[in-house]
Amino acid sequence: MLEVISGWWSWWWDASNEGEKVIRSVLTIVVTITTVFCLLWNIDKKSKKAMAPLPPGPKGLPLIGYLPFLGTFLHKKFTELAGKYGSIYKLWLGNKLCIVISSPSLAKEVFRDKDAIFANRDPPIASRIASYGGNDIAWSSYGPEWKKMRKVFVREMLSKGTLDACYPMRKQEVQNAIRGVYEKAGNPVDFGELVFEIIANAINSMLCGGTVKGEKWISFVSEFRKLAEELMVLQGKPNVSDLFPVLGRFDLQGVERQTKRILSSFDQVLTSVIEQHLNTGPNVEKSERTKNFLQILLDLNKHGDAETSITTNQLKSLLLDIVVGGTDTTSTTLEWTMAELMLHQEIMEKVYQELDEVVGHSNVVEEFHLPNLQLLNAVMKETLRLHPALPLSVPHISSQFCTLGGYTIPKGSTVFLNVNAIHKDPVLWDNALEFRPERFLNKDSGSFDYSGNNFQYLPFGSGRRICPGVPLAERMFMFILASLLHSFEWKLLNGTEVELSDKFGIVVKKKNPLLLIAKPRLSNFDLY
Ligand code: HEM
Repeated sequence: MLEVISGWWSWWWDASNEGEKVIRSVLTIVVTITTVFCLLWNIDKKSKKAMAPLPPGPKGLPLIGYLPFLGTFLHKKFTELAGKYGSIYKLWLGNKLCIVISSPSLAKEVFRDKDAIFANRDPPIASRIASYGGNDIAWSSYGPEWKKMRKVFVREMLSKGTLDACYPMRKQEVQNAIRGVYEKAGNPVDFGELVFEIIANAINSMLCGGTVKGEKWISFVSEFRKLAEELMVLQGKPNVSDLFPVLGRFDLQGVERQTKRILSSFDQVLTSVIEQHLNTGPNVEKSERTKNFLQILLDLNKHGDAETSITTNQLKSLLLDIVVGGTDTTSTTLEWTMAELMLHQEIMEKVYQELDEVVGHSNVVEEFHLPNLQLLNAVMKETLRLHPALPLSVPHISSQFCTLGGYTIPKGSTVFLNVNAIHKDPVLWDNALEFRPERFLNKDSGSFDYSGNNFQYLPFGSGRRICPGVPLAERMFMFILASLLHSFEWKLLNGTEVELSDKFGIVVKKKNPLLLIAKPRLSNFDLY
């Protein structure tokens, strides 16, 4: 065949002199290159035609995109835009392409069908610094180190055995708080502050297991709380350096500087707690020592095998994940719940009735009562539906080019799950904006658990990155609320009323404090 083709073209190379040969060679090269170029251009045009488009979305300004139009309530703006552009849309924030999804079917596509593609994170600068360079669970890239730490977290620290063993510490903190409220009965209580304090104390107690005591312990707790709160604010703040990485080195808003300062204070506290623990550790019974998270992590740091050993930075950032990830989320949810119960006294009455039946007036609440408090459980679920602590979850990143809902999603896009919109969609929920815990009590409500399999209800996310703190969050929430309600009758401070406005941050909190008066309701004062 080649012989036949070269035979046809033999006349072309049959030039009479050298000059003609050169001209014919140059012509051959030019014609070949042009032909190849035209062919490739045609193929590219055709493949572009075949490629799905990017999702629709609002137009922004050159360079900065939609940034100036976002306002301060990101979750509300995102829900409003979903009304206009549908359940999947895009917007540019600086040079970041953001995709917002707001339907159960798209959530399923992201978190089940294409879970591995969307399991990555792109931490903002503040979070990268605060997690010792992405060394924790929440901000590390999807890969072997993340898998290892998650395994340690779920199997070692938050296993049923460890959580059962830590129960006396949680109980002690709740009892201390109840005694404090009892002693100041009649004085106004800032409910949000009260529950934040209980959770911070309980978490810190579970972390160090009481090896740090006295004055040192008190200053440690208050220092930790202050730093954790500051860190939350910095992580929620839009940072120009994140949206325009070329400007990163100027740190125009000082976020990097401030986060480094906080991390260094945190690090001093953590280092001193670890040293204190190592010094007192040998005097504490081994059975006692294995009950706290820090001891579990120190054991893995020193003696872990290839599958479980962790570095000192990973140890510290895991501790921060529990403190920062667990405190604000759970206490904020408790405050919203109490606000809704104060507004719905008929439901509050039923909750009291349930507590009296299950716990009785001559006992204190114990964790073994919790599975029988079904109405209270439904109240918690309804609060997480109407006031999800993370209404936009934690953003995921696409680690490769793919399609979603028929649209093209380029590699590196930031994907927001609009939990807020899904939880309030009137097509999915009857009387979607009303607080009706009974919706979680009917026969189908079993499917509304936190496993992330019901894509209509995702307060803890779904897929590989689903919140690993659920078992602790659920226990603390139920135990604290049941204990505070069982011990006291709560009334609004005279002259105040309940309102439900919120303020946006990485965790969406109640804007105004909920000020209440507690009146003891148990006749046996020894129970306080
Ligand atoms: C009411 C309480 C809580 C809520 C509503 C909540 C919600 C969430 C959500 C929505 C995510 C993101 C899931 C995703 O990316 O798809 C998350 C992640 C996470 N949460 Fe929670 N959380 C709560 C309590 C806790 C507690 C108590 C802890 C620790 C003990 C915790 C530790 C974490 C960690 C480490 C991650 C990152 C997981 C990963 O990236 O693999 N959370 N949480």
